[in-house]
Amino acid sequence: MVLDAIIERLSSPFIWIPLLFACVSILNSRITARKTTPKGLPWIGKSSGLFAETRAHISSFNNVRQWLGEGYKKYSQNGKTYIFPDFSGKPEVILPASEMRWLLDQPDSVLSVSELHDDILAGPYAFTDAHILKDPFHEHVIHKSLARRISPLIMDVWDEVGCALDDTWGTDTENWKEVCVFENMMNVIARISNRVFVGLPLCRNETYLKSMGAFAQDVMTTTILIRFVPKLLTPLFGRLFAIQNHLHHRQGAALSLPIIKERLANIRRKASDPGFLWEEPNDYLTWHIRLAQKENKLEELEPERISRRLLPINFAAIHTTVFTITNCLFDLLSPQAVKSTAETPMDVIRMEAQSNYFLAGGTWSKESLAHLTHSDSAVRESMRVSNFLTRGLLRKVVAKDGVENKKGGWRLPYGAYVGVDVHSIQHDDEIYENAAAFDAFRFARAREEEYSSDGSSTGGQTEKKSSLESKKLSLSTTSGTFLPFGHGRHACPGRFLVSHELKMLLTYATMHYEIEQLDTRPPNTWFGQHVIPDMKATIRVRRRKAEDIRL
Ligand code: HEM
Repeated sequence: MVLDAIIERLSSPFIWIPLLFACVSILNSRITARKTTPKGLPWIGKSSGLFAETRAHISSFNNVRQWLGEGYKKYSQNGKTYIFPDFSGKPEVILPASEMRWLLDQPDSVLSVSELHDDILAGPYAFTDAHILKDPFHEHVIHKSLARRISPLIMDVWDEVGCALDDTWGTDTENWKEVCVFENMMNVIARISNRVFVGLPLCRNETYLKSMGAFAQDVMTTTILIRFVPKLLTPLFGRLFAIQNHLHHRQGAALSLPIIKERLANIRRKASDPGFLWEEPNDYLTWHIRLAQKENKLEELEPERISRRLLPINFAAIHTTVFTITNCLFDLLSPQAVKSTAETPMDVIRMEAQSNYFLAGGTWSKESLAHLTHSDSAVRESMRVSNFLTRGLLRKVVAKDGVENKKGGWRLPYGAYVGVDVHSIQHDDEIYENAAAFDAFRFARAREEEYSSDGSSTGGQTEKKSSLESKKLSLSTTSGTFLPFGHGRHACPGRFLVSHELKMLLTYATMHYEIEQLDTRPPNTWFGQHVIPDMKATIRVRRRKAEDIRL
């Protein structure tokens, strides 16, 4: 009787289709993962018995924090490589810090970051055109242009920071306003980033900004869903899952395409008619067109293609920066922050901002922003201690025969994922004193000590050297012990914008607003391999009176 009932249930297509799908998915992920898992390396979190690897992958979701700690102590600190399971069924090979140089020295034809992005971000589907991530020309544009062209944009970024905060935090000097930090920063950062990508007025268009934010969300959803689909069925399901992505792209492109077409026409006209009175805007669109022309990349001059390139740069820029500033505000306003001065960290940032801003005549430049060593340190320290990515420098092995590490005595097969444990390195007490604590001015103090101990003695050459040493601890400088932007030739090229925009954001906020200290820091949540700040937590702000802004 019971058997009959079970058979009857299973014969319903609503039961057997999903069941079959789930079985094929698990089998598929096991077969493909096994091919790319190196043999002979130890695992963390894997017990013995039936389906040990599969069980490790599934339970990794809730155990990332604990297993990273164990793996770091047992293997990384002893110079050993090990395998970390992942919920997707695709394990990652975690190298010790001593092998980081080996990883960074491998050419892109052996360890590839773009192939990894194409894989984990469902490149063939999620970005609306398979070409976008396969050939990341937008990354090439950002690498080539952003650091060089950012200085003349500093006052535009300052203008956008000010307008975005005035619009959303308000200008009422009497009453406090409660602001949900994550939601607010999603709007503010999208505006600032797009001031640099597409300029005014599009960077303030709510429909355009919403389409970019929604698209980024779609990419995350598509990426998660596609991991559970057997390879054979991905062309079908990939397209289905990405329907929303296409809709959001169309919504954004309806607004960006006229601007792109006009820009192309103006650039071409200026080239043939030097007397044409038109000043070329300094933004991503111009950098893209100019580089495509220079390198004769005709397909990159198609307006439709350019509109699609705006998708991955918004994706790369917005959530990353929003998580960073959300964490930074929570860290700075937290009573748990290490107190190294009589004032609160926010007071120190405000005083530094005011003196440098007014000393420079009410303006910012690359040079005057470089003097904001305390806000620079606060953002860097928050990125160190409140990192949202736990693993970094992730690469995919793309050499057909795999890659060998002679020193370690192991070989990674084609398709394996390899990286380092950023979280544990940045929380290691042997590298950072009292590493678990947020000490806002840790790097500012270190820079001051460096400068006074070297620079004061002899001057001249030594002073030059100590200034360079000091820059090594600045927000945009990556190292083997500071990895939130990656490291090496693929280190995030957007960090030069991030460094300016977040310092100006803290500066504008503290100069123009009182911001209430928090009773307790809103806790971050470990979600698989990510550490997410509280997306609902609020702060209270009140506009300062005009006479308080300039003391
Ligand atoms: C706080 C904000 C940001 C964080 C934490 C961040 C972090 C990262 C990380 C970890 C990587 C990978 C590096 C590696 O694998 O070695 C990366 C790559 C990249 N980021 Fe960012 N990023 C941020 C903001 C931005 C912004 C604003 C832009 C654009 C203006 C941007 C553009 C890129 C690009 C194009 C790459 C690919 C570089 C390559 O593969 O050569 N990022 N970022």
